[in-house]
Amino acid sequence: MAAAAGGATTSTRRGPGGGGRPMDDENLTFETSAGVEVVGSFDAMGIREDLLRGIYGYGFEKPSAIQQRAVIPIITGRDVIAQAQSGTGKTSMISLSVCQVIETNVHEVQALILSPTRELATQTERVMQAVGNFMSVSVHACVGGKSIGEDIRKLESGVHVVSGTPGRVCDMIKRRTLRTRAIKLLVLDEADEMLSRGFKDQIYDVYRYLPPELQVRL
Ligand SMILES: Nc1ncnc2c1ncn2[C@@H]1O[C@H](COP(=O)(O)OP(=O)(O)OP(=O)(O)O)[C@@H](O)[C@H]1O
Repeated sequence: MAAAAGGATTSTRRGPGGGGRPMDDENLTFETSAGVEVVGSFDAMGIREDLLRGIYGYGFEKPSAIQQRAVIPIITGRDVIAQAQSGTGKTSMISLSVCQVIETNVHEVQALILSPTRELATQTERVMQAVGNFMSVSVHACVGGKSIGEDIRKLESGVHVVSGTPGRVCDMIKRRTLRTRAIKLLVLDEADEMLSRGFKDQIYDVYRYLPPELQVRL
């Protein structure tokens, strides 16, 4: 794994809890690595047009503080650690950054997001489908407790992004149903929570199957 290059650290309070209202996080304290730019609008981030339409259509007008700092490093291919409290826009940040790096004409899994819970993995799938609505991004939540047959069918039909829990994702990779050769971005959402839930070995197992030139986002 390459060294983390861009980090954003903050202590925050919760956001408004709904898309459409600007997030009230202007007064937060941030620590960022040298060279991390703060970009105050989605327009200035170099985001593709069809994704921008999706972001504005979802009701976001302005990036939240963590989004202002972490989106550019992620979409420009740096390894990133971004840390902020719940409700500050991390899930949305992951969703829109992942959409930006996907080439929709390539019908292979290009980004893998691992989350500690089924709910979080499914929530990320939903946000990504919403912001990626105009760019035809195909996302699949690959989580325990759901039909394996349905996972196989969906993955074989060709998806761009998998948002899943480590156990089921690992299972799908070992069955060779989830093909990893085109994956360029790995996101470990709530990485600390995944480690404390004992997913370390499964995450490492997944990681071993990924291409060596992979970008990592925690
Ligand atoms: N730029 C934005 N403008 C307006 N609302 C936003 C923006 N980014 C996120 N939100 C909204 O703020 C709420 C919290 O965002 P999100 O779920 O991405 O944060 P989070 O840090 O992952 O929180 P949690 O840990 O609770 O899931 C959501 O309702 C989301 O739609």
